[in-house]
Amino acid sequence: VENKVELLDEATRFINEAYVELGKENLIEQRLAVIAREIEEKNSYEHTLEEIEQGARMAWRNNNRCIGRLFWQQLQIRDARTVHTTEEIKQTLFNHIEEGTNNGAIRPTLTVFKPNTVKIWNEQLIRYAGYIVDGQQIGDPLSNEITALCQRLGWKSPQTDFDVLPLLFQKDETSPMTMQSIPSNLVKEVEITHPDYPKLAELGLKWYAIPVITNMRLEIGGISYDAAPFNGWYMGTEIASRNFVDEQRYNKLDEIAAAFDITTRKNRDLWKDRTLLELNIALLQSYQREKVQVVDHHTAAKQFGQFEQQEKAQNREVTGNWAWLIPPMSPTTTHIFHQRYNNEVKKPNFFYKKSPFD
Ligand code: HEM
Ligand SMILES: N/C(=N/c1cccc(CO[C@@H]2CCNC2)c1)c1cccs1
Repeated sequence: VENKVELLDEATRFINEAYVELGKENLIEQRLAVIAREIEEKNSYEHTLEEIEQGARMAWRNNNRCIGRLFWQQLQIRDARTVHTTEEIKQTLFNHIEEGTNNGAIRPTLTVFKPNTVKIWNEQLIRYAGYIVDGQQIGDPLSNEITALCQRLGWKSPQTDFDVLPLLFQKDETSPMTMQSIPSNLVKEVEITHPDYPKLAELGLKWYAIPVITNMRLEIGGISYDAAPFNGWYMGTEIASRNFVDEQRYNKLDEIAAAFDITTRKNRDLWKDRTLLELNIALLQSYQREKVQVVDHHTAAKQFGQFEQQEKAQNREVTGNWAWLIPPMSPTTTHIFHQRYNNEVKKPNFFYKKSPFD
């Protein structure tokens, strides 16, 4: 936010809405008086933990692109606003991975650091490296830039398709970089196999259990938490219909088709569709085999429908981004495809940050 007036306006909107939902409308006036004084004095104000918990849950509930919002009230918040040393930051991030993974029974979790302190350069806490070796892409192309930086900082790796990147962060904007490998026992991964096609296992495909987003900022009542890593669990299509097969990602559709003995000659054989179908089945079954939480896109769409009903009962309009909410596989078999959504952006919410590389 630009100025004191705007900040107080954002704070007022947030406190009014949050305190009504918390059943504390009688405390609004007094709380706003305190916040107004703080803003007058310090050009900012500090949230209570309860305000951050409610604010982060509202931000998830408000995000138009998220199909998983039914569980917004169960988001676990970890308060890391007093965490400042690189050692504490490292431990806090490791603990987030451990507590979020929970041996596969994934718990939606968000860790909040003090504004204008920690700067995380990773896009997700767990992500595979990307390299171009002899003109050939290895690993995840989205990681090529951060991988090169890690290598410049001395990172050594076996240069496989699935090397987990180290954490790369600064304790604040002016501090030196800390690069720290994640203990492998904290990184739960799933080998992707198909019960009917043993050749798939020979491709050696695997993916990590928990997506922890670190390249978005959490805005609550005019305050921006630039370091607020959050995780949920995956919807199977994210990995099997995008990460493994997009040309700008692992680009493995042809190899995977061959593993399923599917010939790739004629479009109208729909070989791509059959390959994606079997790969999505393999993904879901592999995660279930390892007891790692994952949701199929049909169940996810039904849960989103329940979320819509729940919100209607609370007299809140569900906003959404249709193009993002429809799953990339069989979208027309979900109610979402046949409905329209208001894409208005409500706050609190999550927003993209400018990349640290820009
Ligand atoms: C609990 C299980 C969850 C599932 C299955 C889920 C599913 C998804 C999916 C499939 C997307 C689209 C991602 C893409 O296409 O790249 C998405 C977007 C998003 N989700 Fe959820 N989500 C879950 C939990 C959460 C949680 C806990 C938060 C934050 C507290 C969250 C915040 C978001 C945000 C901010 C986006 C938009 C990302 C962007 O704009 O790039 N989600 N979610
Ligand atoms: N399942 C998930 N999927 C995503 C949610 C948000 C962002 C992303 C990654 O988005 C990238 C940018 C656009 N597509 C890939 C994936 C979750 C991650 C953290 C909580 S739930």
